[in-house]
Amino acid sequence: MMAKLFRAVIMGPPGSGKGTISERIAQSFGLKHLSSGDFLRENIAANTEAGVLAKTYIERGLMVPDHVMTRLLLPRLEEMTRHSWLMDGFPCTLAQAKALNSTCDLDLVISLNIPYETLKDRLSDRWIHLASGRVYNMGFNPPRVQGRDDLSGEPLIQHDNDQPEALVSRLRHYKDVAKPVIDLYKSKGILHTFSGTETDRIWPYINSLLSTKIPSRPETDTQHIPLP
Ligand SMILES: Nc1ncnc2c1ncn2[C@@H]1O[C@H](COP(=O)(O)OP(=O)(O)OP(=O)(O)O)[C@@H](O)[C@H]1O
Ligand SMILES: O=c1ccn([C@@H]2O[C@H](COP(=O)(O)OP(=O)(O)O)[C@@H](O)[C@H]2O)c(=O)[nH]1
Repeated sequence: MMAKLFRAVIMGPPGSGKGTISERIAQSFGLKHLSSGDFLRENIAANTEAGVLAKTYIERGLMVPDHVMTRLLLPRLEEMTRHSWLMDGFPCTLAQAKALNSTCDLDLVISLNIPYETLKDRLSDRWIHLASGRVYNMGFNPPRVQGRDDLSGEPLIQHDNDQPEALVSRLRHYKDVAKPVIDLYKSKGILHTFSGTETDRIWPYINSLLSTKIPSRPETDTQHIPLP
């Protein structure tokens, strides 16, 4: 049982390893890994009003508008009064950050700073199991059977916007929208930035930072949150 609830956010450009690192943090420290992309996929699958609306943007490779994101996510976060969590993919914009601010006090923000060439290589090799959001990379963490999801055996897909042609504009967009969010968290004194080309090298630094803030999770207490 954790003494104090812990609330953290992880930020970074597409392909920076947010999902990969979030999973490690969730396993090691027992935080719930919340992902904006997973929330959206759940809502799309359940045909909720927000899900139907969000789908029209995602299908066109666009960001979902702030008011849809906040309407979807904030009530879910408000429900999590008894859990420590790590949020991946939200907030993305200053409006989202301000809305989150009015709901809860964050303890920590992790920002990943990864070179462009690394992002390009990773994303052009990223394969996704659409239904669950599970992510693979043919070099870094390949599926057991090529082209198939480890758990369901279903086919993996690649996103068009993970290809190098789309990446430059995605990164430019990320930089524009993330800068004021990063500045806000810097001014609050909760921002920690990690730079590097490999998650395996960055991970020890994140691990030791979090170890000073939250107790490590005992093996026996490990709780696997079922994937949708
Ligand atoms: N905070 C957010 N604000 C607006 N739209 C969002 C947000 N989070 C996710 N989305 C939308 O949902 C889609 C899927 O999000 P998800 O994080 O799973 O994947 P992604 O686009 O591959 O991001 P990344 O490449 O950073 O992992 C995004 O492309 C975007 O349209
Ligand atoms: O050190 C690393 C970390 C991640 N990845 C891969 O890079 C891609 C992007 O990682 P992730 O989806 O975690 O990043 P996000 O877009 O969530 O920031 C995925 O295919 C990962 O398997 C990699 O090859 N090396």
